Amino acid sequence: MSLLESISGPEDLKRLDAAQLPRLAHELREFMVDAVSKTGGHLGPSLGVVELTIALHRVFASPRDKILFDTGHQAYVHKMLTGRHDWTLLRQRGGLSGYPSRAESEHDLIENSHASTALSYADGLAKAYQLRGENDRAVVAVVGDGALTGGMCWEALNNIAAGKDRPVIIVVNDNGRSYSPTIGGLASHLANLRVTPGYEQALDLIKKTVPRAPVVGTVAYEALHGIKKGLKDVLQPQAMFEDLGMKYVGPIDGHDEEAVERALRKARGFGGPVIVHCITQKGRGYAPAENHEEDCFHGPGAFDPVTGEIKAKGGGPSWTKVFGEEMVAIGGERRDVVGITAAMLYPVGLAPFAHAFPDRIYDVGIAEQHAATSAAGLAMGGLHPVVALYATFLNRAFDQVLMDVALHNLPVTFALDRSGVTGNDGASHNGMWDLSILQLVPGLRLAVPRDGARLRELLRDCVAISDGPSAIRYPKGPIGPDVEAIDTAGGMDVLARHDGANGARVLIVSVGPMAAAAVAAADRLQAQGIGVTVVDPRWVKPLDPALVGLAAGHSMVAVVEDNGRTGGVGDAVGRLLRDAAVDVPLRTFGIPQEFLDHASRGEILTDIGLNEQDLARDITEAVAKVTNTEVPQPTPAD
Ligand SMILES: Cc1ncc(C[n+]2csc(CCOP(=O)(O)OP(=O)(O)O)c2C)c(N)n1
Ligand SMILES: CC(=O)[C@@H](O)[C@H](O)COP(=O)(O)O
Ligand SMILES: [Mg+2]
Repeated sequence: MSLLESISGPEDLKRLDAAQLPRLAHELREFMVDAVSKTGGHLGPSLGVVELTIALHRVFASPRDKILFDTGHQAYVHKMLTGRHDWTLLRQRGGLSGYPSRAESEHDLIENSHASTALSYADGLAKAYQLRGENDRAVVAVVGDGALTGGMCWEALNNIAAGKDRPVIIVVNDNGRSYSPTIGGLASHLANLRVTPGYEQALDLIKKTVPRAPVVGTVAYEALHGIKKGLKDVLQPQAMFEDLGMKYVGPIDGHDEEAVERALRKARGFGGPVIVHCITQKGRGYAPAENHEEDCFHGPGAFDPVTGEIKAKGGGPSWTKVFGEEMVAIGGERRDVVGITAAMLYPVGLAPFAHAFPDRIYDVGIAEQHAATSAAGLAMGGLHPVVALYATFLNRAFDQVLMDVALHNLPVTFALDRSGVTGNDGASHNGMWDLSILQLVPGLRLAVPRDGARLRELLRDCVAISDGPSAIRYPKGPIGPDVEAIDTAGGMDVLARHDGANGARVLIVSVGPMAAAAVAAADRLQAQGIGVTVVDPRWVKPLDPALVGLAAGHSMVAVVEDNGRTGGVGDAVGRLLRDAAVDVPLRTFGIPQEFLDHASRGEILTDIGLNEQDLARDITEAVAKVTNTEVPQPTPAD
């Protein structure tokens, strides 16, 4: 039996001799590479915290002590050391979540994979234990250098530092990167100096000698790693933390398990707030990850474990790729267009733009709120920023979109990737709220392209808007074939029109990429003798007034959207028709307003009835109900 197989929880780990730990670390890495090579997942981040996580579970007594992981993508080792051994269905239906999961283990707490939250949880937990008189319980938060660029971390630090007698141990997992490679003079000097003794002197060296790097994102990398530099500046014992009553231990070699254990025991002994600064390497111990320039195997799909070759995802160009291409084209025509990313230059597709226009790209770190309001500043300065985010991360910048951008009618475009059901990344990664929250923003125009051609067209329309904000949203993964219109209605595209044998006629308002399923459902409805028109509004805010007349000519309206049903396009269409006193029954086919368990996008769309067969069946039932007519149900073969 391997050491790893002998560990069903932290108590087993504590019984191992220190001499056995290097072997355990090797087994953990071997297991992860093998397992993740089959399923894909966050291999790089987890390889970087093997020794750190072993030390954590040997020093602290989880679950009585709480060990929190910021973002949670680096928690695979934690999961393996707390009894989870079946990784065959990682991030898939019925398998382990890719993040901590309270349903899986009493050792897991934070399920939200949005970064920069762990320190706030830690502050709250520590206050709770203090109030309950449970002062023997330690609260440990593992936070990455990238997550530390998020504003919430500094709000939390301000509060944690005030709790001089609350044992909050902040373990900074500093591997010098988010996704993006740390290029530029400052970053490369930091990378070299991190492992050089005489850290303080080294830091002085940085301040005096590091030239400003003339490469992409100089300001970006200072911003991206300004917190790290700031962290290093203030982490000197005599600096801010000491004055605030916080201790600082480090920098520690995060791959020297014994050194990390010693530092953690020392930190625990302080009995108050303390930072343990660990220097680690993302992808450590697996050469293809260590040497992967773009992101050190941050979250690869399946790959060949021997060669590290990542298996190509089939299905043609992704939405992200088409967005990136069009941004380069637009950038060549419009010098006022600039790009903003929140530490996700490659994942959001702005890398080609950055390489084509290195002085017009800003990487602000994991700081979506700052990204939105900085964009407002850029727009006030005469530019047209395109802020590229994952749709789910826009949630935390809602006030900035509303009060810093829209209130001032500023020409900022938000490009929201991974919108709708993303699936395998679990509940907090589905982009299912943006169409609802953006409905609330006065003056913001909201476009939802159905295919690549419309993505290009509507992105251009967005950056052409100069008197207010715009947003465009599209899903994860490959783009299907273009869905051409057969007619127009006002500014909307008519995608299908079938007369029916009986009087009932359904208007399907198909939002964005739901077009293919909507058109296929219409064909099924036609086969049952139900008249149907499919229309793609292209802009879901403001809606085209022509929709009123179109709806008035139908027995029922079905809105199909890859967004939560509450407050989305369906509700907006209903409001439009009510305001026009058009009394046509309306049904919204969308995502239930729930947190969805991890599974593939296809599985979830089927679960929630957004595939063509279920849409046809459910629309048929709705038509029968509203028209009191017998309508034959589609046979399963249909
Ligand atoms: C609010 C938010 N924005 C963006 C992301 C996407 N994201 C996931 S991990 C990551 C990088 C995290 O870097 P770091 O905290 O240093 O952890 P590491 O991956 O280096 O271990 C990013 C940007 C996120 N999860 N949450
Ligand atoms: C943890 C995190 O937020 C990201 O790494 C996310 O898992 C990336 O998702 P994609 O694979 O869709 O880029
Ligand atoms: Mg990092």
